[in-house]
Amino acid sequence: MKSIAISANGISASIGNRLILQGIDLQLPTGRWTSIVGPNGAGKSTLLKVLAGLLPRATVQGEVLLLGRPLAQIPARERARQLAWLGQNEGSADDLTSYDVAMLGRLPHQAWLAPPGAADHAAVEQALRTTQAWDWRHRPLSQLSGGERQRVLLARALAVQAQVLLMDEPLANLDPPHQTDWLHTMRALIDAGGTVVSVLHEVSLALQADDMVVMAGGRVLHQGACDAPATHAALEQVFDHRIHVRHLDGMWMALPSLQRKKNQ
Ligand SMILES: Nc1ncnc2c1ncn2[C@@H]1O[C@H](COP(=O)(O)OP(=O)(O)OP(=O)(O)O)[C@@H](O)[C@H]1O
Repeated sequence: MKSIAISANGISASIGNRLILQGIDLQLPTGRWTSIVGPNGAGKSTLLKVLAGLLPRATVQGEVLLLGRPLAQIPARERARQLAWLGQNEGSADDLTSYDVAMLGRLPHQAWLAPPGAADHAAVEQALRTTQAWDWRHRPLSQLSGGERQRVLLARALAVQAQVLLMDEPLANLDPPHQTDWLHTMRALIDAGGTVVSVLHEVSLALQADDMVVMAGGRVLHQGACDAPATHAALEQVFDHRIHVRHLDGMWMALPSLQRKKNQ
């Protein structure tokens, strides 16, 4: 039987008096990479926040289980060791050096007010080297370009060495070579037994995951393998047939549909 990293049962979520997510049931298996896609405003980021336990409890109905335990009952430090998070447009302490920002990912592993130990320094170095941010480890975050900054924040998430990694738009500002590096990093995490869930707008890159969740209007329309015809049909449908999924060079890719709409 597949073990489940995250299970979401009967999730609904509201912000103010607006219902943003409704009737969501999801089982995300361990050791796999799931990408969440859908049009703007579909509820992808909100769902990811619910899975990470980041929305106020009063706004969410239903239950999320992390590695078989109710998320809400896992003590915060333990949860932070098991689940790493990279948010969209994340603020961080801009005055800190890149090294110190990545070290924030080790906080859940450190005793209260204790200095970082050898394992913490090793994890930070490995993470910064993985995202090729090691060379600017002494520079403050505020002096980095958007893509450089994103690679430091990704290193912070990797430094946690959590079993489950949730990422919202991790490729924001990354140039193509670093997007490719990111794909390899995700594959290495999966090969080592980790679980990755990422919200992605780049549909072709999202198709390189193992599984895909397709959302629209605050609901999950489809969950399936990235190489399954039913997943490709759901993708084309949710994007109003403005993209086509094609097999090119051994990969599934989403190409823009350049035919004009009939009444244009
Ligand atoms: N703080 C908020 N207050 C009111 N409405 C919100 C708030 N945050 C999100 N929403 C609304 O909830 C809906 C879902 O937003 P969400 O950010 O989850 O969508 P998304 O699929 O991630 O979108 P995008 O692809 O544009 O990033 C949107 O209609 C958005 O306007």
